Amino acid sequence: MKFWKMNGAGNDFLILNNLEEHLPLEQLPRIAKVLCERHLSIGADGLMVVDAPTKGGDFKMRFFNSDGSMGEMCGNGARCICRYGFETGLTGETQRIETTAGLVTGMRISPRLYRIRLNDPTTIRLDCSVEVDGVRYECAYVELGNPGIPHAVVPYANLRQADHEELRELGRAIRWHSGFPKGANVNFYEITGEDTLYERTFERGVEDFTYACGTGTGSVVAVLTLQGKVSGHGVKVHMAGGELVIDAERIHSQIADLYLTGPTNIVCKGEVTDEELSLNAGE
Ligand SMILES: N[C@H](CCC[C@H](N)C(=O)O)C(=O)O
Repeated sequence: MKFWKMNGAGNDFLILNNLEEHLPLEQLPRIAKVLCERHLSIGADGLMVVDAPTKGGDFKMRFFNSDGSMGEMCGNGARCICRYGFETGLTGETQRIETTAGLVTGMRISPRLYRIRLNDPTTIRLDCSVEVDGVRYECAYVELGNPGIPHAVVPYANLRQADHEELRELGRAIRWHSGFPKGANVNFYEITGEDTLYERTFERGVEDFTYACGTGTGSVVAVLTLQGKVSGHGVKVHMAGGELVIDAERIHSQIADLYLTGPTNIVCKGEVTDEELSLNAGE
């Protein structure tokens, strides 16, 4: 089974092409869980599977988190798979990807820089709050697409200086909070300059921080644009794995367009030989 390993600003993925591998769909969650396990297998934040389009796009993208759960969309993953499409000849310099959350269009800016139009916000609740261990945290809640990928947007002062373990415990508590029936990716952010943010995202389905989160940065900038705290044009979001840029077009009290631009890296192309996969293959 051939695979590519890519990352977008350090958010890393395995890509399998089911147009060639013809893997049974019901096995994909287990394949994701086995292959995304760091140390025991290849290791990644998620698995993306290319498949035939059914709604006029170039191809379908199925996304699975490293715990095997299905994600409605993945922004950095979509940027990486757009490059996969261009480099393999599946697409041209623009791409139309059918994701669970809806159609995502992409564009090759340069050999390693890709820009996608994120799914439209279908839910934006600006004035939420969650209580964790007796402390109330203001936050916003966003879903991008339909079905929407859920994000909590949480302001956090002195984020760079935050104790990693404490932040992880808080991220985990908010991720599982009863106020979020679908769960939520938890995006802690701090405004560090004009149209410049620092962000750390505790991801649903990874159950830990990732080096970057594309739909997370889009959700944070959508909220801050509506709140008038950023312009929405060329907003730079610094994360552990690099910089992502978000453009959010505001029309009255709506976000009309949300674009994510950032780097990609084709780390390796290989053959999966993981012997764990062959065990209990029939289960
Ligand atoms: N963990 C997310 C999916 C990946 C999102 C993130 N990696 C991105 O770049 O958008 C979820 O299950 O909701």
